[in-house]
Amino acid sequence: MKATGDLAALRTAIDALDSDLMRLLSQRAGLALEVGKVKRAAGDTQFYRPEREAAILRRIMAENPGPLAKDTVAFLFREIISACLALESPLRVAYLGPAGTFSQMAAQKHFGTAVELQPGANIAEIFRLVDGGQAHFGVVPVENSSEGSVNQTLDLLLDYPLRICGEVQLRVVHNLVSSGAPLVALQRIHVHYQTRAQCREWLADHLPGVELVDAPSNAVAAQRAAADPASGAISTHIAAELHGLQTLAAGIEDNPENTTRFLVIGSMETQPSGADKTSLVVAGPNRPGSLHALLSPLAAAGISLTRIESRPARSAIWEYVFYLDLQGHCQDAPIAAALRELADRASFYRCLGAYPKAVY
Ligand SMILES: O=C(O)C(=O)C[C@]1(C(=O)O)C=C[C@@H](O)C=C1
Repeated sequence: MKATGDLAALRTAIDALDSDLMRLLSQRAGLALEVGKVKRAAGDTQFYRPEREAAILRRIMAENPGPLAKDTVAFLFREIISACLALESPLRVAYLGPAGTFSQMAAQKHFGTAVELQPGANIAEIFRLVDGGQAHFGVVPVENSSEGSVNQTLDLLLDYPLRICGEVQLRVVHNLVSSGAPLVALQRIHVHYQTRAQCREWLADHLPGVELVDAPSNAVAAQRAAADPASGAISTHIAAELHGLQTLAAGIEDNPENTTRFLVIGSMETQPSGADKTSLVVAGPNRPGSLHALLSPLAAAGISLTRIESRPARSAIWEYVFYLDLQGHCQDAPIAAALRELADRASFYRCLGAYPKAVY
């Protein structure tokens, strides 16, 4: 039916569509329950399938005729899949807490709101929770577009036998918040060191001379500002909401493209989704040309590296391991062949996982 300009008629048309949507959602949820039964009958405990979810979201975004934005459509379908998965089998996901951090926002962006979220006190605890089976998956920050790597995450990836099952990219928007005091009345600002680095210029321009107090997370910064009327905090909008704070200035990060990349860690192997990344850690003998020799099988096979990062090897001083991210899935035949050659040349080689590229 074509809606007319008449409000009552438009609402009648919306009601009819909502009923259709409800019926379709209910049918979809029923099918997901069936999928769960089929998996159980086959002894398959892998209810969460990152590659399938990524493929669904990519297809839906490509089919989107508008006027809804691509990201909005992805968000809506993310929630539908999240709810369907919860019917099959509930998922527990650990993130770097407390409540209100960017890690929580990343976990929700990736898994939707139907999972049980469990805050961990630090990055090492997230790895422990997942490794010990208290959480099915964990979400940890790995790099920021302005500040670079989160070294602790890189080191822990080597310490635990876990796999990278997915990645999440989150635009990091920092807000200056307080419990009511205006900007000019603020005597101190609680801020996490990474956030402080990302807002350096804004702080120098707008709050020169105001004391900056280190906080262990953006969420704790908000909690501290809530407890002291003369304090402000730089925090996430969810932490501000959680602690009843007001936003004095929004989007104060110096780089408007400021983005943090998070990894989803777990113990499953993710299958190819059609647009994937593979992450490796490698080391070569300490002699000239060693890194070049390690990488040349990738170059010869035309495989693109999206990231290379070195870290001290910890086994000997002035020796390094290299973290590589490459485009494609380690099960793709040309990549598998190139990786076998790379592994033959390496003194140390470990594949950390292959997983779908962040969808939105
Ligand atoms: O296709 C599956 O394997 C499902 O379990 C269904 C479904 C979905 O709702 O589409 C749910 C959870 C999985 O992570 C992927 C997809």
